[in-house]
Amino acid sequence: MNEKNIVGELAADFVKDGMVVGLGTGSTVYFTLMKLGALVEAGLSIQGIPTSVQTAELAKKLQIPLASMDEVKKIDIAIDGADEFDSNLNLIKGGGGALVREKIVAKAAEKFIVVADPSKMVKTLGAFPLPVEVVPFGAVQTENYIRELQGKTKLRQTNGMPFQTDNGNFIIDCSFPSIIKPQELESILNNIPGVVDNGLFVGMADMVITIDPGHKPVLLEREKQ
Ligand SMILES: O=C(CO)[C@H](O)[C@H](O)COP(=O)(O)O
Repeated sequence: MNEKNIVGELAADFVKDGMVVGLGTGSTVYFTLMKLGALVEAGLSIQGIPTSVQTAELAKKLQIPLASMDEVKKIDIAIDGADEFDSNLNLIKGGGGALVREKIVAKAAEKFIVVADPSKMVKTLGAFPLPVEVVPFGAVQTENYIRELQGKTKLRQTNGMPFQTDNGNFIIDCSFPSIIKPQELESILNNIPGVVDNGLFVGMADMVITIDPGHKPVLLEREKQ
């Protein structure tokens, strides 16, 4: 089993009968979904809240019952991947372009569990370019404002066209030298007109599930404030 497979499956152990479960996006949480699909087939009863069209399609194939955010009173647990995590369990997310829905679901969840292979662990966030979702209207101007924050920016493209999120927006990937104050940068970016949200998830993760070089599971928990 590869690292993503191990950590992805481990997270499914936290899902109990009757729970409403936020279903993240990406190649690690894919393995959580596969495991949940097998558990549902064996009789587990859950409702999933998908964070992307891609995840909704996979969950439907696996016959995991789905609901929308507005149909549920609460989300018991959300499980998602990350592009980077630090020792405070702050994250960069959005490599797959689903950061807005992922943040909405993570925020609403009573417990937010991140599944990440050890390559995602960093001392300081920022080696992975920070995804920022912007509305298409005035995107060039929005990008200019972001650049004023000393970040290098790149409009994400697929096949020569701007990548479009499930919300119909664009993504600007931003390289900052290193992100010493993630909370500050998160709110500065979100104050720029045209920015919908960015991939900094600060103080949100309750647990990161990763593994050590010997492939033993490591569960990192956030200290209670
Ligand atoms: O934030 C995300 C998608 O928007 C993903 O969770 C993140 O990119 C990690 O993906 P993977 O597990 O494929 O490495």
